[in-house]
Amino acid sequence: MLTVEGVYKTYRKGGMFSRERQQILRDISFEYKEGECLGIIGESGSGKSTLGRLLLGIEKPDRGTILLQGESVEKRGGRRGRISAVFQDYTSSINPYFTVEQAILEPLTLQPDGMEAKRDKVGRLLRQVGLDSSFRSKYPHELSGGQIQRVCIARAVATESPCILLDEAISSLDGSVQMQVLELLKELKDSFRLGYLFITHDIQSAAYLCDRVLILRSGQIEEIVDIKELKNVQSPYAQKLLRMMIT
Ligand SMILES: Nc1ncnc2c1ncn2[C@@H]1O[C@H](COP(=O)(O)OP(=O)(O)OP(=O)(O)O)[C@@H](O)[C@H]1O
Repeated sequence: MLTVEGVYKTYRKGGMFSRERQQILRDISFEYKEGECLGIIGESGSGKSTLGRLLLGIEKPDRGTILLQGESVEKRGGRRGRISAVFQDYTSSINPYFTVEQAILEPLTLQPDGMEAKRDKVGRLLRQVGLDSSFRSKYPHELSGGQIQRVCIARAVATESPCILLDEAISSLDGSVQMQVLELLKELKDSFRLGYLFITHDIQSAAYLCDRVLILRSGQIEEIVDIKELKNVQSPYAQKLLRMMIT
């Protein structure tokens, strides 16, 4: 479904007028299959979020290609069929002046269904993320972090994208709420046959949700490993990183 080939990315170092560039990603190539959950892990600054933005088509690589169902991620028009996303900073992810219903309706604007069908869909999505219909008219400031993140997940599911990119999407939540949202993601994955690109610092949640993990080291792929083989990672760096993440 997603083919990443020879991707490089640099950023300007030290402000807009500087000529010096910092290499962030180097020669990134991997395949992502529909319905799969691929974890992207690595130390802080290893380039996980940068890779995420490139996969979403928000930014362009300097070199290399990223194809989603055979088409460049940058070219795909409209929201349908694209990778949708849930980010860590849920407080700025939804418009504070929108009710929960308006927030979930927003990505449905381009869909041809009538308003009644769309409102029914909002009701179904809310139930699926564990929120009852009383939440429809609430504003973000009336919700807890876990509830806002559920609304963000409902929005991402609403687009009917086959894949959702989650960039540290549960990291800001408290321990027990993290677990509830992880369980929700697992349920949605099964009922909608969704795939996830799951960017995280937390190896335990990656192990819970993912089929494979891609380990980034200073902008390069160190190893891609099946979750069942996680204990048998080959490179000394990956072994050390996993030990660090577990303790
Ligand atoms: N827009 C930008 N302009 C310049 N440098 C950037 C930009 N975005 C990220 N960087 C740099 O790219 C490197 C990788 O950042 P990135 O956020 O992708 O890493 P990460 O692995 O997601 O880190 P973390 O886990 O801390 O979020 C960092 O050195 C960062 O300072």
